[in-house]
Amino acid sequence: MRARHRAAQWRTGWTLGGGSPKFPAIKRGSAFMSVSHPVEVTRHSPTGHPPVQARRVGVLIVNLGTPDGTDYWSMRRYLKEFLSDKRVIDEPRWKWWPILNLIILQTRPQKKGRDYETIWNRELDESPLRTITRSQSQKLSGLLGDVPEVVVDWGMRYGNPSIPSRLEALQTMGCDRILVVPLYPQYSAATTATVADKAFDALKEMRWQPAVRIAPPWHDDPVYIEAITSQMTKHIAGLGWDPEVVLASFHGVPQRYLELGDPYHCHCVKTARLMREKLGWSEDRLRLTFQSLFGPEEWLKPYTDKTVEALAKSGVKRLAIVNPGFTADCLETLEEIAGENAEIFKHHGGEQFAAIPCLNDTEAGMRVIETVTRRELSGWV
Ligand SMILES: C=CC1=C(C)c2cc3[nH]c(cc4nc(cc5[nH]c(cc1n2)c(C)c5CCC(=O)O)C(CCC(=O)O)=C4C)c(C)c3C=C
Ligand SMILES: [Fe+2]
Ligand SMILES: [Fe+2]
Repeated sequence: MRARHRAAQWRTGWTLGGGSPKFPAIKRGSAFMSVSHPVEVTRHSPTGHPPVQARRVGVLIVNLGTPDGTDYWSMRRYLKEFLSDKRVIDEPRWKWWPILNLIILQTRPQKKGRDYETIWNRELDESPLRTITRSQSQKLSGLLGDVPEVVVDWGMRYGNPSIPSRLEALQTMGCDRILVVPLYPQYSAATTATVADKAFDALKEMRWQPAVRIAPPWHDDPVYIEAITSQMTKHIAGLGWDPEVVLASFHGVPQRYLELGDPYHCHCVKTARLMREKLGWSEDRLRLTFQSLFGPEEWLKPYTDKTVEALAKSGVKRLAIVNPGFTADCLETLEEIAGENAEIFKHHGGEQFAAIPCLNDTEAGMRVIETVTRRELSGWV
């Protein structure tokens, strides 16, 4: 019995779930990593062969990013990384560098730090986007419990936990295949493509690269359309009043990006159309708008804030806004929509305003992420 046990230990290196200084046992639901079953690793052979782990499959869900704190330096670090990304701001460096460093980073960190303060998760001392993304990762791990070789983790494109650090962690756990899921239902070079860029930059540094897949957008997936419309109707049913108009407000991008071939606009238009069809609503009742303008350039129209103002001025008294492009509530939904736009509406004569929560880690929201993940894992598990 003891001999058999020793033989098993020799083959696997460590007893299941035991851990070691180099390969610690990672607990299910831990802050960074959600593991479907205990880790099995093979100890190096007596000849000094490097360690070779059991083959596993990683799933890395990635959202946009978020500052580590609301203080000036945390905000500045985050904004600098974000706004230095050529996928986000495609101006030539010589032109953009002085604007970013000498103008924007002088005042925006303080101003946006104050905005983040209003939505900060004080219990965990982090932004809601980080709290929700972690929870989505933990829940996805639970939902994929029937696929024991899968390890689920989460990361951020800007800030922490970074994509390179999580890819490395997955690889250390024996993942030789990794599915990266950018948490954006609609594709844009400014969001989806930059996640892929960052992942492939990290792969450049690896001798033994895992095989990597990037999940495609799901803007027209029936599971997503069902989830977002049922989230809307459920929330509206609980309001006690019926909105005359609902805005489907998506994050904007410069109009020029559309002209350069970014399909983001078309994806948003299609999502909104499918939502209308599912609800049986007219174009007047569910209107497509774009929010979060940045800089002097023209962005996709109609703008959310201008539409809210115009609707209030035209006599609309009851308005709701849904954010189908955001997988998790964040600054742009909690502060800009639920805060600023509610104020704009009431200031111009509106009476009832509702910001419909994002899908977040709700059952319906997790069904969407699980569906996309399972589909894209096909052939690997
Ligand atoms: C400056 C250009 C920007 C483009 C283009 C852009 C596209 C884009 N962004 C999201 C999702 C989010 N953006 C968030 C915050 C945010 N966005 C920009 C700028 C651009 N976004 C900035 C500078 C910021 C930071 C806040 C600010 O200074 O205004 C967030 C929230 C993050 C959080 O922690 O809460 C999300 C999410 C999408 C989907 C998108 C294009 C499709
Ligand atoms: Fe943004
Ligand atoms: Fe379009």
